[in-house]
Amino acid sequence: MSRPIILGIVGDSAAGKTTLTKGIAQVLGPENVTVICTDDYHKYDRQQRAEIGITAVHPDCNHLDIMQQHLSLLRTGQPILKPIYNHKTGCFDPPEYIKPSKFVIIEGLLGYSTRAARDCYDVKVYLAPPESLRAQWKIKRDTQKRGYSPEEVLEQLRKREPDSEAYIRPQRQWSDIVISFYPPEEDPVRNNGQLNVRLVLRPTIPHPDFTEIIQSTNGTSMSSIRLGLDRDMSKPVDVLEVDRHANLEQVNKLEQIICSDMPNLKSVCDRESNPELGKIAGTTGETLQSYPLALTQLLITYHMLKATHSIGIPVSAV
Ligand SMILES: Nc1ncnc2c1ncn2[C@@H]1O[C@H](COP(=O)(O)OP(=O)(O)OP(=O)(O)O)[C@@H](O)[C@H]1O
Ligand SMILES: O=C(CO)[C@H](O)[C@H](O)COP(=O)(O)O
Repeated sequence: MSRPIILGIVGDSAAGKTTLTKGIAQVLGPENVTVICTDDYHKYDRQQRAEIGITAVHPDCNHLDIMQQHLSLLRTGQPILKPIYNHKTGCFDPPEYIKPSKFVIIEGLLGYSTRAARDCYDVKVYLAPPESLRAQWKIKRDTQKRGYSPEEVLEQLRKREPDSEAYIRPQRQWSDIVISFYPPEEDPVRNNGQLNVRLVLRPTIPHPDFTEIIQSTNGTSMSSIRLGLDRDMSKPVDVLEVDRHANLEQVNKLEQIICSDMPNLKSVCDRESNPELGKIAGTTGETLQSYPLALTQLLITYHMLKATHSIGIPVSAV
């Protein structure tokens, strides 16, 4: 029996996990993708957390043992009965029966916190926007969608900080790709959602060969797309940066590099035929298009499709 390919997307609250997931799921085809948010494994509802004085990002506030069991079942293609945490009510809904599709995306706060859980993923991504940007995103999202006031969100961020530092951020070390969207230096506030991206590429999975970028830009630091070597948590890594101003020609070049490895998958792995790639909801509800986000989603999709090869799923079945 073939098993699903499992992508992990871990990061703190409002780090951009759902936004990243949407474009990837659209490229792979919603019918081929099961998306699971690990907020559903919270142990306590909103009121209980307030009474106990525990934050949602603390491991003791989550059924990590059950999350891990479910991950192992999904990895072998088996169904689970998953709890549901409802962010509108702050309570739990009745559980749902989930049978994994060809691809499973697990997004949430503590997905890499145990060795057994980490072993279940084919591709592991960690989202690390600057904390000031994450705070902006969380205030906007929690006031618009979760019924909080800005003051309540700021207070939550303050209370959670020690747990974020102790339990969320260390998970960065386990990821294959660290993604940081960041505002341009010249206009850190009024960037209208248009951000640059810095991708830390660890040698834990084989990335497309981006060295062509160095040749085509002569390695200049002024180019809108840059590749370099660095260290992340003291380990050597490649770093690929894409500025929000990258033009279509440069973006197409990068897309070609990502897709050329798998010519028969070109139609799947293609930005133009996947309009959801790079879509972001702007501050007034308008839709913005971001090339840095689109290319990031494309690179992750590439890795998921590549993983199907390594477990021997025929290309035609994807
Ligand atoms: N790449 C991006 N560019 C611009 N804005 C973004 C980006 N990613 C996320 N955002 C903004 O941040 C908000 C929060 O993002 P999102 O809902 O994806 O976070 P999350 O990590 O899934 O949150 P949670 O785990 O708390 O549910 C979004 O509503 C969006 O406005
Ligand atoms: O960190 C979070 C991830 O989404 C949430 O704040 C956590 O899941 C609790 O949700 P809520 O604030 O809606 O009770």
